[in-house]
Amino acid sequence: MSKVLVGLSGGVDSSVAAALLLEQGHEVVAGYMKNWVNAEGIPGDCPWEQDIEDAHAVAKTLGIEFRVIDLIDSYKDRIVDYLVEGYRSGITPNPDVWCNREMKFGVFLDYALSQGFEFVGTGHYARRRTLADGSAAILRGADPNKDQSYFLSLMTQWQAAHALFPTGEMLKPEVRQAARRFNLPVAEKKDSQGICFLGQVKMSDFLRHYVDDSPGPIVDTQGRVMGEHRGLHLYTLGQRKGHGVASPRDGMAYVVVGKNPDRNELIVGWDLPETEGLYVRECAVGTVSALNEPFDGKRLVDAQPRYRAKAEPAVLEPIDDGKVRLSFQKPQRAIVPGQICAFYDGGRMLGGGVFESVC
Ligand SMILES: Nc1ncnc2c1ncn2[C@@H]1O[C@H](COP(=O)(O)OP(=O)(O)OP(=O)(O)O)[C@@H](O)[C@H]1O
Repeated sequence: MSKVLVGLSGGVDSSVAAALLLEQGHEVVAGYMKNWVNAEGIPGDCPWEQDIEDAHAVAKTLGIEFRVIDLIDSYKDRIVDYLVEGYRSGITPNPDVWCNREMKFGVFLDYALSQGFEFVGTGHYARRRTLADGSAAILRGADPNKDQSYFLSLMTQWQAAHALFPTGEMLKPEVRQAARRFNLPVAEKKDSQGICFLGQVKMSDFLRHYVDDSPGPIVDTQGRVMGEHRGLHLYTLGQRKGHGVASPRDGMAYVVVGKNPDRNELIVGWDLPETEGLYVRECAVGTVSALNEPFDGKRLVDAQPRYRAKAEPAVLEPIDDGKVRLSFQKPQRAIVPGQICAFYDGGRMLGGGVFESVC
């Protein structure tokens, strides 16, 4: 039996996580992280007040203490600034992965430990195991459709050792059933979407609030002007919709294949393997994080370049400055600097890093 602070978001997954931990005999307190207030006039329906109410109601049903922990300043420093700076500098940051490392298992875990808790529990769909040497391993969640281990790929060993993911052992329909069994008031609540902690605020609205529009031409790979964009930061490599360049016929779509910051040009081309810049086999990954054994030699890994992408075999090789080179067996579409690549050995997560450049 341990003292666990559960990150209770007001959603069904973390509510069931709290109920399961309680059922397992742990001493459980619920903590809602207040990370974002829609006080800055960004359009969108930010449901945090409703979420706090729901989280409170769940804690009441379970008969556990409920705390609202104000982390707005840290959120601004660690996530909002990272996002805005990233987009300004031309990369595509991943706030969800960063949130886990910096917020949920960063400041929130620090808070928990300072208050005498031993673990932070969340409703992530991932499984934690203790290896023979006593270290913590993270496995993909039992539900292949919901697996969220990708979002945990920059976590350190120390963070993982203090994490519990009880719902990761279950399929989503089983989590819903459990919510009904525990009579949780959020049993039928719809799953949340949107940027981590930003509620229903769309990334494009968020960005427009912080980064000025900077219109320029959209050109094709031959330099012909095809339209106008609103600012290079609003588009990402491989993007098929939302650039406004119509596809001439079925099966032939224009996608973003590059950016030329010097001329403020957005480049579109055909969504085909031979289109230059769209598919790559080799890339450099920085900010590398190893959960268990360090990446100190050449090895084969399963590398997952996006949340919804399949992990693909790749040779990982350390290069200078703690970075690694990844050589995929098959060329990969739209590898974007700033995005996260998670490394696995089958179902076990080895760690991850941030795409820096294609080679
Ligand atoms: N504002 C918050 N306060 C406390 N914990 C949070 C908060 N937002 C998310 N979490 C924790 O992080 C986990 C994963 O977050 P994510 O946004 O992916 O939620 P989710 O999968 O929709 O889960 P849920 O149904 O619990 O909202 C949640 O299950 C919860 O434990």
